[in-house]
Amino acid sequence: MADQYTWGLILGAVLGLVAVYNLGLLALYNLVMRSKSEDNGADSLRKTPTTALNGECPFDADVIVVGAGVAGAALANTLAKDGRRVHVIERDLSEPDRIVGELLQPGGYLKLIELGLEDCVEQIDAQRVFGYALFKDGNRTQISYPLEKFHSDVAGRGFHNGRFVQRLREKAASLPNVRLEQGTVTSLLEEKGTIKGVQYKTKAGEELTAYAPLTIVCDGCFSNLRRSLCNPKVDVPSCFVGLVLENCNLPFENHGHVVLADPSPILFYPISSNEVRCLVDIPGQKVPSISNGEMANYLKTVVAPQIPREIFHSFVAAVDGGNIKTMPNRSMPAAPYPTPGALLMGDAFNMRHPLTGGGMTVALSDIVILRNLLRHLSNLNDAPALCNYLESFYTLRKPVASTINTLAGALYQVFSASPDEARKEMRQACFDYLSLGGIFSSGPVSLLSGLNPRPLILVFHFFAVAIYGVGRILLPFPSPYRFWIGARIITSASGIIFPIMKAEGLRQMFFPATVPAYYYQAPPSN
Ligand SMILES: Cc1cc2nc3c(=O)[nH]c(=O)nc-3n(C[C@H](O)[C@H](O)[C@H](O)COP(=O)(O)OP(=O)(O)OC[C@H]3O[C@@H](n4cnc5c(N)ncnc54)[C@H](O)[C@@H]3O)c2cc1C
Repeated sequence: MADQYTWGLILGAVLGLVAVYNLGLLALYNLVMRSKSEDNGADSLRKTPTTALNGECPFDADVIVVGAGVAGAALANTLAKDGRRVHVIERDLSEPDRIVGELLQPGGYLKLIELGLEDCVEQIDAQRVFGYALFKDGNRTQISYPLEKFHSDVAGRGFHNGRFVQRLREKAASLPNVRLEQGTVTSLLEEKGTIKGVQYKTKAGEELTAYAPLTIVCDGCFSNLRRSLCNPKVDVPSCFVGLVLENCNLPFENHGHVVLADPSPILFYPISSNEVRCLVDIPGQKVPSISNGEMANYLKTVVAPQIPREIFHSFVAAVDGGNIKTMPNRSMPAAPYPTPGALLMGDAFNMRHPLTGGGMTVALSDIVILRNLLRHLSNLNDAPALCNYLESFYTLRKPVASTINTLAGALYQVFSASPDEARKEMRQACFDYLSLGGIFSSGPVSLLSGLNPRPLILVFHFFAVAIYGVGRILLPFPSPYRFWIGARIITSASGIIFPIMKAEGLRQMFFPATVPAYYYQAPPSN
């Protein structure tokens, strides 16, 4: 009986979705038209030069890469392997110790394989991750990544970010055509609207300039250099508080754990054979003070009672250990000013809420797209052709990057607690929908994992969850109040997802082939 009931709901959900989809297409058409007119207006935002330079530019390298984090170091490897001379300038070459970029989704691992960098997750005690476990109000459900059709090696990886970054850097530095130098880039050198290189300060304090036909800025989420290359609209919806739990067994081995807590989600995942990363989300930009003990008190009194009982003691021990770090969670849609001679990559270019651990996957996917484009262009001094390729890159990356970005923003809102009845229902519907298994869990998790990040599949599952939530409310005894809540679930779902997709750029996300830059791929040069 229970099964028939569930399937009845699902059938209703699918039929409802077809109707919603038709309406959605109409709405999309209007929004696409609006985003088109916004695209046309982007030129007026172009900024004035950062630094004027007179005379000829002697080119030291084919490409300058600013920053050797995940994006910069992977990019340097990739371009150098294609024969480019790459000059990487990194502010601090010592091993980073951060709470970011510690779970690489399987889709990101596939990109590492495409780039020939999969060995960089070896010898760092990285842990395989096969899916997620979700916890809500004492209930739990397991969601596996759909990995059946991939090689047995393909899975997520949890690791220390610094160890992974050092492996990428070492690998890049071992290539004869890479020059990896410690230094801080202070400005971009511009001449007649074209970026010709960078000005930087070496470790010894010397001010130097470096020139190349292409400068790729990968200076991360706090980027100082992005301002002249894009229109940065940074939002900080929340902060993560990071702890490390030692020698603790997670309830679901080799899985990420997401607790749908109040006020917002708590994450756990393995980062080595004896360490588990815990990230506690705190909405807003202010967190309790660590120094005066407010943070420890908050973690023990508000957070600890909500976490799975199996890891309660390890969590409290980690709080008592005192190694607590915080980091703002930023999101920023990509809004580049196409600039000859320069490109942004990684978090400098585009950010999303880290709830879904999508940042490294987007960065690696972008690198694959750029590498494939630039392979057609042997001479980077061919400025018009290079410019066309860079504009193509902005369009070609959109379907994958925007799907991962939109999912992260939408899921963060759905997974956070809310006093609003419709939002509460949506949150419960999401948990129950994912618990159904089959396509209802594999579809959404294939988006999240980067294994199949497609915009239409995202919209389909998002509204299927909403319609499932409406069905749960209306059956078996609909009432006017329940109809009202049902309607509010749909409007609330639309209110969550459409603004994020609009900011991502609906036209490039859903119809990239209608954007002229999609076809800007100059014929191969000699
Ligand atoms: C709390 C949190 C948790 C996250 N968790 C995950 C996760 O689990 N999985 C995931 O995929 N993503 C995660 N992310 C996102 C992920 O960390 C980023 O997408 C990824 O690190 C971006 O790499 P990047 O190379 O662009 O930036 P970074 O890794 O930050 O590298 C930037 C580099 O540039 C250098 N630099 C900066 N300025 C200069 C300068 N002026 N000159 C020279 N060098 C400079 C820095 O020293 C640094 O090495 C998380 C983000 C946050 C905030």
